[in-house]
Amino acid sequence: MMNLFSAAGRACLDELAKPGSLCAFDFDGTLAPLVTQPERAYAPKNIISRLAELSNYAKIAIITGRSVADVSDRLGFHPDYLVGNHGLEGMPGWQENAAEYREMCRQWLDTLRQKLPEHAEIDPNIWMEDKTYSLSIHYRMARDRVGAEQHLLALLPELLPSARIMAGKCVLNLLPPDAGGKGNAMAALLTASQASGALYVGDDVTDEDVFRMQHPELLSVRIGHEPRSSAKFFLAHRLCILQLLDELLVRFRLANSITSRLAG
Ligand SMILES: O=P(O)(O)OC[C@H]1O[C@H](O[C@H]2O[C@H](CO)[C@@H](O)[C@H](O)[C@H]2O)[C@H](O)[C@@H](O)[C@@H]1O
Repeated sequence: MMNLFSAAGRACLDELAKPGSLCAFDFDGTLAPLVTQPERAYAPKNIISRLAELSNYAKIAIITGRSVADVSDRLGFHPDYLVGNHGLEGMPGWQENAAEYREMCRQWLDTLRQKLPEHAEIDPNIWMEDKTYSLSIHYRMARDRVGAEQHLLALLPELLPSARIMAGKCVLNLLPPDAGGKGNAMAALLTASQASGALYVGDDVTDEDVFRMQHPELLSVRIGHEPRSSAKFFLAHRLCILQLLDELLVRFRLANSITSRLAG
């Protein structure tokens, strides 16, 4: 993994700043700071204003674990693509499986509403976020996070219908077993947008789906250095996203003015 603000990283940013590029971002922990209560998360104005300007030059996508309805209220601008539920919601044709996924999710919720209180060792601060097509079980507020995660990981494989369990930051996400994840969503967006180059920035385990793609035209960037990550580059801290957006804007403005001058 290399720092994005290295010579190699900046050369990749130079390459990206061309007409027809796609810039995709995860939401929580990438655009929005992590907070204890998910309903309080939002993307700060200084990030949104930069993304809004960037959308004049590149296609913008948000690929999040949240539902589309939830995240769209927190963005303050309209990206070209908004994909929710870890890639399940918002892609072309996603409605085909929606009823099946909704029913699966309802069954997990019913079972867990019964089962969780039966496990006295499970902390009452663990709570479930119903996102209609997937479920998130949060344990950020648990007294013993490690113990809470272990108990949940022992319990969840018993669920019927069985779920794909994806760990995140103080959360276990339950998805339909055939769900493609963020990697599939990113691959579909690359096709739909016919992008010549693409950027993806994310911070979590679920974003590794995209980082693992190793697509030649994809510049993958992780928030925070993590040697086990498959991302090519990292940003030292979430706040560095501001510098990344500024560096992209400088390059896109320049590329745009050169193109306009050549056309004129
Ligand atoms: O793919 P993302 O956009 O990163 O969404 C992943 C999950 O984000 C939210 O949970 C996370 O952020 C919360 C607010 O900061 C935090 O309290 C929690 O511990 C994190 O896991 C969201 O609530 C989930 O639905 C998303 O799947």
